[in-house]
Amino acid sequence: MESAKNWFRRKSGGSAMDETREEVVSKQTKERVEAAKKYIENHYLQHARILQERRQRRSILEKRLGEKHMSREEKHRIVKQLEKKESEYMRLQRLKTGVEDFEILAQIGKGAFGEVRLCREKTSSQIFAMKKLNKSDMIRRGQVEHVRSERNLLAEIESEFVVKLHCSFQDEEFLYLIMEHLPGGDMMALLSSKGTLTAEEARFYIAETVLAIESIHKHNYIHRHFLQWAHLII
Ligand SMILES: Nc1ncnc2c1ncn2[C@@H]1O[C@H](COP(=O)(O)OP(=O)(O)OP(=O)(O)O)[C@@H](O)[C@H]1O
Repeated sequence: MESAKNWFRRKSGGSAMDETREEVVSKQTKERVEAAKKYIENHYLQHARILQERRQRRSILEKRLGEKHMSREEKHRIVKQLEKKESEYMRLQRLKTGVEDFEILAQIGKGAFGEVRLCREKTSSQIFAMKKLNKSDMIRRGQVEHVRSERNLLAEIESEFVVKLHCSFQDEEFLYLIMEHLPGGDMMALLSSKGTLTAEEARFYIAETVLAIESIHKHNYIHRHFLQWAHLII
């Protein structure tokens, strides 16, 4: 039986050009194989990292619960609650949501790594804020870990003082965080519209900020801007 290589050579007139073509084909194939290998490796590394982070979160929670005076049932209930949230998070990851599942309505803000947009989820018609972060920018500025922590924290935390994360996904260029939309604007907008806050208003916003920071500390995270303020105060 004629080999595929001979058949190809016969059909294409068989010449020195074939060798070059074969070389090109095999170079392309090698590159594809490399890319596929990298993809699979990354996939498993990421999976292992997610599992490790999940185990860490559980052991931190168990350690913290061990220090608390609570009934065994109450501790069990809290651990189960974490497990439920973790599974829900994995489920959202598996659903493979993409940017095409959202209709962009307007730009509402700009942060250090990208824009925040108002959007509507096409299936549910729910309104969210979409934070779109440029991945190569993050890598260049060494902020990958910061952004990963932000994403993990938002997914983990349940506090009325911290914005809720609906889901997150990425494409070749960007990382997307789909968050609950907070229509009240930020402190900057408040200060520029009001000029000066009354003592009572200032007390209110500072108290909310302290509660938000307290809730992230409970999850063993520290806010980098808070770290800067602390440096300024000290
Ligand atoms: N969930 C949200 N709902 C409504 N507006 C939001 C929401 N998240 C962000 N914004 C708006 O977008 C702006 C930019 O937000 P973003 O989180 O990107 O930047 P940041 O708060 O300056 O932090 P960073 O230093 O991480 O860039 C905010 O100041 C706010 O006005």
